[in-house]
Amino acid sequence: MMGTHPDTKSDLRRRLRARRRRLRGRAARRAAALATRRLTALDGWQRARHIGIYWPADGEIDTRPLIAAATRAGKHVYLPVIRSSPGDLAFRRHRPGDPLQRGRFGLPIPPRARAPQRRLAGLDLLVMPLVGFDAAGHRLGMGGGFYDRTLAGRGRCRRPLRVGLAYACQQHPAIPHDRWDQRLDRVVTDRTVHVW
Ligand SMILES: Nc1nc2c(c(=O)[nH]1)N(C=O)[C@@H](CNc1ccc(C(=O)N[C@@H](CCC(=O)O)C(=O)O)cc1)CN2
Ligand SMILES: Nc1ncnc2c1ncn2[C@@H]1O[C@H](COP(=O)(O)OP(=O)(O)OP(=O)(O)O)[C@@H](O)[C@H]1O
Repeated sequence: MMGTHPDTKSDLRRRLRARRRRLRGRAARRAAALATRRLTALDGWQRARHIGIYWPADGEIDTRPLIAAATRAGKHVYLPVIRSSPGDLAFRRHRPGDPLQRGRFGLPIPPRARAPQRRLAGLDLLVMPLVGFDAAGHRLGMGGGFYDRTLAGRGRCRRPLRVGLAYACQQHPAIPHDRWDQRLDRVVTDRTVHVW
């Protein structure tokens, strides 16, 4: 609940989003290139054929080089699309150069008519944006609960591998977490790869 903890989620979200946005230009490109190299070196990346990746917004690490690399390697890339009911995400195929349209929150999404769609279980790897993360693998997102709802109820199902992509400066000592928060398998940053 708001105000009952020194670091409420909404307070942290504001601070960490501001920190993320502050990294720009050459520093952002350099960090993104380092993180991209680490991510594409993962076994889970190299084995994956169907990959969910976000389209960058609000200072998130630029994923366009990742999308290009996946496509060159013959992998299929899907972008998240919000399903207002039940409030989770579906994933629509995207290739570099394909047109995008504005979806909820003004985020670019592939138009429904031309893009094959997959559910979470049809992906081998899910690359998620983070507002923040901690050393225990807790993830702080934008606050819509969309990734949490999408990942909920899968129990011990290993598919897809859940990878957060973030700048190292998004790490926080302890991200407050709730019952419904879904843990990550990996966080890849410009500095390192965290494994759980
Ligand atoms: N690039 C990217 N795509 C993504 C996500 C994300 O975090 N990053 N999502 C991860 O969940 C989903 C969208 N989630 C979102 C959740 C909340 C807000 C939000 O509160 N936005 C505004 C205020 C609301 C508005 O504009 O109406 C804000 O920036 O404060 C935006 C997106 C799906 N696609
Ligand atoms: N499995 C679920 N079923 C129903 N509601 C859920 C579920 N998971 C999360 N929610 C709801 O989503 C809301 C936002 O959760 P939270 O603040 O943890 O978002 P977040 O993890 O930062 O966002 P996101 O997952 O979109 O990146 C909460 O109000 C929570 O009740």
